[in-house]
Amino acid sequence: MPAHTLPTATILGYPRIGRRRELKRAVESYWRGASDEAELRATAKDLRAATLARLVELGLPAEGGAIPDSFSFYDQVLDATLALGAIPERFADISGSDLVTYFALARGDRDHQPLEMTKWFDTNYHYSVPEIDERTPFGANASALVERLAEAADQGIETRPVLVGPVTYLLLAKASDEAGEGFRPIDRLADVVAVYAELLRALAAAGAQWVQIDEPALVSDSLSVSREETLALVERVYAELGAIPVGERPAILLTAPYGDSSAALARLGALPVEAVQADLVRGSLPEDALASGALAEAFADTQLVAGVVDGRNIWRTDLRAAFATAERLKNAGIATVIGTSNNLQHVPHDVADETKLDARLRSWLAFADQKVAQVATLARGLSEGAAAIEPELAETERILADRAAAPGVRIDGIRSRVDAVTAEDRNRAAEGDRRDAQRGLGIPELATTTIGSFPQTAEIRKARAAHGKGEIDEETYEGFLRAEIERVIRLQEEIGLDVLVHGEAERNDMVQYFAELLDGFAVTEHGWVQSYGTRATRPSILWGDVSRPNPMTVRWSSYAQSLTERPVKGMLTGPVTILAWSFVRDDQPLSDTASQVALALRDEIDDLVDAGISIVQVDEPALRELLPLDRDRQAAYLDWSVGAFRLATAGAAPGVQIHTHLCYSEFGEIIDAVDGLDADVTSIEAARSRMDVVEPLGDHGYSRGIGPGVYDIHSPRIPSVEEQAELIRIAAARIPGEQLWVNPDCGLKTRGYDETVASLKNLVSAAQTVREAAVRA
Ligand code: MET
Ligand SMILES: [Zn+2]
Repeated sequence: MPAHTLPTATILGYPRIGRRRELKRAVESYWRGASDEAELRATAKDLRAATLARLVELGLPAEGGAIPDSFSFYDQVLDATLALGAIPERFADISGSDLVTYFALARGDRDHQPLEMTKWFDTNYHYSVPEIDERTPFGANASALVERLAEAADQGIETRPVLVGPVTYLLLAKASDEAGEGFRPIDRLADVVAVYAELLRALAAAGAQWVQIDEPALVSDSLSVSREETLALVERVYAELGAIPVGERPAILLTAPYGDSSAALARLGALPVEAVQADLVRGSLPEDALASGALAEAFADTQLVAGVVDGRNIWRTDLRAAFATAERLKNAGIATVIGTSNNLQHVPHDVADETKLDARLRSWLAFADQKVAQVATLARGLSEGAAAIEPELAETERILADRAAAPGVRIDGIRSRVDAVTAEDRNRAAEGDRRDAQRGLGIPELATTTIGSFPQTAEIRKARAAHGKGEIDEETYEGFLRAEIERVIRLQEEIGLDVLVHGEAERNDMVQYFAELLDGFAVTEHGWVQSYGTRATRPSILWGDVSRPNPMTVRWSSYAQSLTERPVKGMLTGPVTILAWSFVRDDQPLSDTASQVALALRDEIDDLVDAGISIVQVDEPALRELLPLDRDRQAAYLDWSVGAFRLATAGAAPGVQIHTHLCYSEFGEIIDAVDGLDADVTSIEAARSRMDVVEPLGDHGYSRGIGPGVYDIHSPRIPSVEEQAELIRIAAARIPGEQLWVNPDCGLKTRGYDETVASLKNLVSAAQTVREAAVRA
């Protein structure tokens, strides 16, 4: 039995934004200057106290480090940057409290661009990317962690501070602009590990018994070093940190969430740390090492936190299956702790808040609070024996059976339609034939267009909210939207764009809009999940077989088309993105669910075309995001995701031009998949990277239409004609003019009208300038 033992129930982290997004409101009020730092800190403190009390109430032991302190004002990677003192030199002139520096890094200010943000592993959460170079200063700053430890102790709770681990931290960092040629942040590992050692000593001195260090880099094949190298780095680092005697440092729980660590697990268990967590939802048990006894040997002095409760979805855990996994470990002689697969920051707070949800559906769900209770139940079973929790196991079984048999979960007609899908259904006519058939659209070289949404003004939001609450009737709302569409169409004509859009004023969100109109989805009231900083989204729940009772967008698109001679694009969100930004049923492969969504969209395209629309854009910004971290699973993913997009779009006749739009990530590494979508035109985010994507596309010999964004819509800045023309020229150097489209990076919904109109006018002039130069040449 290990000398330092974690209680048998734990979680890796808990949502920190507050049940009613209290932290968001407090932080934003501080940013506005409506409250001061002391007020913000007081609100945050109350929120933490309520969270800790709640976790104890839900069954986590108050003593022994079972409860993680996963609080963050903004982002856990940014917290690590502060704890390591790794403030980039370009922020060195900022004065004020730690919190002033912290938010300056997060959001920038008048004189500083913020740290870049990017997606955290394969989640929809964004972290602030550390900027490291040869001269980045490092020095331990444990004050925030120590303060919270003491605060919890006052409440009678022994918390476990949580840190992003050194290997993951550096592998997720980028080299700063000042870094020398060939410098890699991971080159600074030795310096950083020395600071972690100091942090650990400070935490022990402050009374921390346990610390949690997260190393999700262990499960990813998408980093700059191979997984084997990551493991070797982790071994080196934890040999060093582990060599500090416990007492001078807290006992260490090393975690590997978000994926499969089974191949590395025995080696992790052999490290001189006191506990290791494995994600047993995304990952699996190392069967061979378990059978041979090698796993038990590696874990002889180490506890294994079995991440059997899913921290990524909102479904009630199959307790019997989870318990069986944990029991196998225990029966193999391994000191087993029940845990979650990852930090619960990716799920909403509490199902009990969803009073408007159908009661039967609600009984199938588990948000963070329910998951914590499940962990506690399983842990009780582990210590007292299965019989002690048999009532809970039996109840779960009954509820899962109810879910499986409930109306709407499996609908024969939908299933037989999916079963009948053939390879043919995913193929459009040959490219050349499509090109010929689309000539009638009259699209010029370097055609100009936008990505779909126009600014969502306060007026639009107000009308939508009033309509939602029933304060204005259907007819009034419809009239409002029609007026808005007409305004946007006239504006685009005046600006001189070639292919128009209706502006998406009717959409609250590009996924939720469709979720509300499709059968098989439910929408929550308080199911907020942090997306980054103070931003949260409310993913819909895809619980049943998906079908489309009525057309979803035809009314708006056909009205827009009726107003103009120029082509108007129909606008749909693609099947992969709909799945990526929802909580999706876990009782069948994603590929099956994707086919159902794809067929619903296919019918929508049919209806759009019947109503006179000849260009349809199907957005897939999340295509890259769902790419599995595990290389072995990537091909299968790309196969079904590309297949779903093709199923959605391939019903269109050759004369219908299909567009898609990709943004938010680097698509260079999945260029074959982008090609595989077989869209006639693909718009892609590119302005900020100065057209980086053009090179892989050029090398690939991409033959269809492509619109690398020339206007960065992430800031209110108005890009000049010359600036946009220059980006068009960069693209034109690699891609023939007849393939090239000119468009912004993404939708304009977050922008204001003044800057949008000015920027789009410049965009049209830029395209014109480059066209004229080509004619003269
Ligand atoms: C995140 S991609 C957004 C695409 C959508 N059509 C829009 O313009 O807003
Ligand atoms: Zn976009």
